[in-house]
Amino acid sequence: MKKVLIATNNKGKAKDFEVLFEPYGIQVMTLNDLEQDIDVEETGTTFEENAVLKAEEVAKQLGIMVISDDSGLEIDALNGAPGVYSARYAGPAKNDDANIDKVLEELQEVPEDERTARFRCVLAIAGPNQETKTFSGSCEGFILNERRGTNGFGYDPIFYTPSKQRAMAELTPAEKGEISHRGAALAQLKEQLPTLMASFGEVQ
Ligand SMILES: O=c1[nH]c(=O)c2ncn([C@@H]3O[C@H](COP(=O)(O)OP(=O)(O)OP(=O)(O)O)[C@@H](O)[C@H]3O)c2[nH]1
Ligand SMILES: [Mg+2]
Repeated sequence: MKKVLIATNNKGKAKDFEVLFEPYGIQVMTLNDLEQDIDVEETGTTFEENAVLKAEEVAKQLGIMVISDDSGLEIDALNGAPGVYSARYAGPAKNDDANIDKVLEELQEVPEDERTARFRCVLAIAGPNQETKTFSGSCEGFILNERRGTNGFGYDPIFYTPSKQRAMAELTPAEKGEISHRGAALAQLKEQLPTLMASFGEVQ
């Protein structure tokens, strides 16, 4: 089976990618499957910068082609926060539950029609002797007053998707893939998959 290495330590993202790559017969590996610990510092101020940083550093360390994902939630009433700091919004521990509590508290007084938000995702592909490419996708919705559903990860329980009329965490993984920022970014990249796959090689 063909394999692709996603340069992420986030198990929730890994699961999203497994579902998204399955129709192509591609098995997803992540940094969690490797023996060495790799954690790239995200010093960029945009999703694109961080995605490129992660992909290029991991590709360099392993000498293979990889895909990275930098993503996050932009809430209009918070002027785009948490944005690139979504994973660390409530502190460096990257606790999804604490991040949700912080957002709910900050939006306590904000009425329903002002709770608009979107997820953004930038995927970067980098490899040896190869120009790095990026692909982006977004998903519009709004922030609920309380958690709904147990699927997904991150802010999924408080992100309502008008197109499915449910919270993201109430969707099956396949339904999430149909409308998600990650699915949209991957759809851009998809056209190039056959050529890209030829150069991915085998991940050990
Ligand atoms: O409810 C959500 N559904 C999603 O589909 C989603 N995608 C991103 N996010 C949030 O944005 C952070 C990414 O930050 P991020 O790109 O730096 O990733 P990360 O630090 O978690 O892992 P890594 O890939 O860098 O190793 C994540 O932790 C989440 O808080 C999501 N929340
Ligand atoms: Mg990160």
